[in-house]
Amino acid sequence: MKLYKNTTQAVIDSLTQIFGDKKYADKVIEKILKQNSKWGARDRRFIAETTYDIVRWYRLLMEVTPCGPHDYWKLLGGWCAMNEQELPDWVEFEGLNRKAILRKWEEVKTVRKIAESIPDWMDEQGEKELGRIWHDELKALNEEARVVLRVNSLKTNVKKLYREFSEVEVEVTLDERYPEALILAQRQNVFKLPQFKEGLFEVQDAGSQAIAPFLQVEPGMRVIDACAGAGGKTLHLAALMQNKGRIISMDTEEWKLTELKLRARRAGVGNVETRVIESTKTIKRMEKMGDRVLLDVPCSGLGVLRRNPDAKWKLSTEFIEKVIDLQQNILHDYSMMVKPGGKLVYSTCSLMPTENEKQVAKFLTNNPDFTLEEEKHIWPSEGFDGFYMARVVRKA
Ligand SMILES: C[S@@+](CC[C@H](N)C(=O)[O-])C[C@H]1O[C@@H](n2cnc3c(N)ncnc32)[C@H](O)[C@@H]1O
Repeated sequence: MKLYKNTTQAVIDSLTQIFGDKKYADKVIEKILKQNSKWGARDRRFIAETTYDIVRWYRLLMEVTPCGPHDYWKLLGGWCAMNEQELPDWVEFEGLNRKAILRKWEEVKTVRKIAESIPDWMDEQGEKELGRIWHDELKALNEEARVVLRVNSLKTNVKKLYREFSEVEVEVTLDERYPEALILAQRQNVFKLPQFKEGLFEVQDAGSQAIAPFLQVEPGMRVIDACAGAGGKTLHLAALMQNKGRIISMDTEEWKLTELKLRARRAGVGNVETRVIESTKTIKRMEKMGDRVLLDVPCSGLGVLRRNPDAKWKLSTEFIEKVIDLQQNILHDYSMMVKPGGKLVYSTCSLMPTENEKQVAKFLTNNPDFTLEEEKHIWPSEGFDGFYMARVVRKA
């Protein structure tokens, strides 16, 4: 594929904002693509995919090119060399030598943290916590993320939406493990589709779609989604409950709940009430009120690096230690909202036992009125984002 100056410049501008200004990659790309409505689908794909790829392979590219952390043109040149992409005769690429880059790449292929392009500490932690399986999971985390939709069963069904998409040449595939998922064959801006505006689907990774069913909700129940954020799982729970019963969606961030309400309206969800958590009182008022409680807690996000590759360069061990404390506090304090005989699901998008099964084991030791019913991992090597979920039951 030929490089064009304007789209290449857009990649450079995106990298400058992601690494220079430390902005989130998804937000940066979304904004840059919005700024130029004349770009066609191919240009947009080039900008988004190239930027994500350079973010993903940042350490490796710096090593093989070689160049400094803010030498974005060189990073792009290195990326071209490694992807058999022709290098135009531009002054920005002067001094780059394809053969030398490929030679260096061969040299570093045996050093996993460089070849798989992750910080030293992350490789050490992955090895320590996951042992043998870390190698394959890490490789899977470096693949490109697919765009997955969850069909909104309150408004349509998989068959109908599949048929509608095929009529407008939106190619999607199915996966029998995830009955409500449609997987896009090619990345595209699905938010522009009329079917999105009508609330017929949400963008939600397939792994994430396993969590709401794991809570075993039924129509008519009172369900508390205590770390609801912008409501990805709340909307799924509402669909599973056929809009019957009540969902109380809580979060410490009011703006996320505002977004949740907008999404709920679009999705035709009518059984959700939001509550901002201002203090422990908000939780205490709900003591023993939930038939079901979902704790989709903040985490390192190590299971979703495929989707958020910039997190590799922003995460730190200090942050993870803090988040582990927060997870245990949430689990301990918020479990009081489960009524006797009710169930609670603790979930993360991390792969690490310290954030997952070890947290649940500690909780069970300190809270003997709960017992473990089921635990489940979704690994990135299975093809989608990585998740962990555990369901515990409160004694009746
Ligand atoms: C993994 S995200 C939730 C994603 C959401 N469930 C979804 O499906 O889209 C974790 C959420 O926990 C919230 N959070 C952070 N600290 C919290 C606390 N102490 N109590 C409740 N929620 C908290 C964050 O604001 C964030 O929205």
